[in-house]
Amino acid sequence: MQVQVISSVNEASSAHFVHKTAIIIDVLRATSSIITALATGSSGVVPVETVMDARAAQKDGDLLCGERFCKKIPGFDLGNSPDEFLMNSVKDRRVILTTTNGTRAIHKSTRADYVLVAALLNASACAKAAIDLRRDVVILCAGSHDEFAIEDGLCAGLLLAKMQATCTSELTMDDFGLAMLSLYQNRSNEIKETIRSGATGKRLVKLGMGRDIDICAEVDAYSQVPRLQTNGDMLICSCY
Ligand SMILES: O=C(O)[C@H](CS(=O)(=O)O)OP(=O)(O)O
Repeated sequence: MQVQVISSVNEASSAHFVHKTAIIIDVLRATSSIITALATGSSGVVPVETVMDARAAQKDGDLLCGERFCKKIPGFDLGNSPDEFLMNSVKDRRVILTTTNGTRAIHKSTRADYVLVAALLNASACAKAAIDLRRDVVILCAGSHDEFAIEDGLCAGLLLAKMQATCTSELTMDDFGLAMLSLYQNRSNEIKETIRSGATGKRLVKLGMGRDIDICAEVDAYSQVPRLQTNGDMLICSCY
């Protein structure tokens, strides 16, 4: 099995994903929010790229969620915060989500045979799901504003470590994957500190959202692995 790791959304083209399993990572915070919403009972998360798309997708009972500049979009029900998804019940509600990087990354990967949503929160379960799907894997680190984000690299390294431990055939990775595996191996005892030292971590702390970092830094809090499906002309992340 071959694994390629892509450092940010801008570096990815749809051709990267053909015949592959895509794993999308946006630890701060989109994929952590999607996993939290589904683990706490949301009936599905619809990732959309723009505020206009979000409003157009909303049906009765849906929650409109998302951020711009890390803050809740005016008029929306919730932001892009796993803390908010824990504090406000999303049970049996569909979540329409638009974020700066994560939902864009998901849309970029739709040519893959399978698209899985990963964060530190579900790393072991996601690594196992990817192995079970028996395709070569492309891990897309969403990053922030078209640049690499250290928390996504850390999570990619953790996924690689778990995949290496589970895969019964030979697992090969590209050089960026090797670098992310080393990053994780060096920082596995300082995950929270490493995330807080990154640009998005600093931004969230400055905005008073440090609790989100603590929540997103939990490794293997959930066993749910959101998978992207097409529903008519709409994409939806759900667990099954
Ligand atoms: O809401 C977030 O944490 C980020 C904001 S930023 O663009 O990285 O500042 O968006 P996300 O799409 O979850 O990376």
